[in-house]
Amino acid sequence: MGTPDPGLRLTDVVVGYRSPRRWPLRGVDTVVVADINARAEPGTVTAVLGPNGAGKSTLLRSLMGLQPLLAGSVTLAGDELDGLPARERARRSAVVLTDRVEVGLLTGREVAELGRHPHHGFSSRLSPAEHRLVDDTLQRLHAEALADRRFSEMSDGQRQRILLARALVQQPELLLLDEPSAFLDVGARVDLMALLQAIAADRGITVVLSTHEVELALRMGDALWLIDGSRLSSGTADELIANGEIGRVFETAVTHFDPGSRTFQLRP
Ligand SMILES: Nc1ncnc2c1ncn2[C@@H]1O[C@H](COP(=O)(O)OP(=O)(O)OP(=O)(O)O)[C@@H](O)[C@H]1O
Repeated sequence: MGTPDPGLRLTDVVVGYRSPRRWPLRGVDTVVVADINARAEPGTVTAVLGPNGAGKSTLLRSLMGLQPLLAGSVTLAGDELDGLPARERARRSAVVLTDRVEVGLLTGREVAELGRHPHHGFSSRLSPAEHRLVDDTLQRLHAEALADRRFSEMSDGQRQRILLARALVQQPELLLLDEPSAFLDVGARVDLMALLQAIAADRGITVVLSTHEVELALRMGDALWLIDGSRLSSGTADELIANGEIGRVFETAVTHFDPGSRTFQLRP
């Protein structure tokens, strides 16, 4: 029997930026996305889509605990994320950000091994089983060749792969990725999405990622969260295409969305 409320559930969530509250000023919070009611299921990949400035990163950062929710509740397998002790939250959810990560002279394998630290602190040594997990994960991500190379000497795309390995080595229930394909070439973007789907399904992980790759997300995402005009609508690709939302949000004066081929094309 599974948990009563598996996966990630957002109820009446508002995300944005708190204004400084310094007497005598009473600032007004900046709401970026309001009234979010959505869920992401274990074993699936949910892609967060929206035009520039819609609020994808703001939402992801709020789910990561890097900034407070302005309102509402987010639960993971029924447990309020904000109520979890920091250590438990760090163990159960992993994040992959595009920001630069400074890890000194560590090798790819050593960076991946950092994923075990939320489980037993920085001082302990990894068990043989954990070493095997690190090796298996690097292999699964086709990153064995990067294992002994210095992280600081890798390309952006190679670092991204190692940071994903670190997140998976953590064996999280929830994996949050902000634009994971930002540094990847077109083939690697498709590979990454397929790999994330396979790993999510194998391990029952709830994966939520933000992306500008609308066509790829429509083809491969299990579910979509579409942000526009401070509202979030969720559904499958079929649903959001059929109700016209994809075209409404992303069409421009020169491009239109063709529902048949699920691609954006130049207007005649
Ligand atoms: N620190 C901040 N304080 C106030 N507003 C902010 C702050 N950071 C971002 N914003 C605003 O929040 C809104 C959403 O930004 P966000 O970066 O979440 O969008 P995004 O969908 O990730 O955009 P992009 O696709 O361009 O990366 C924007 O209007 C942005 O100007």
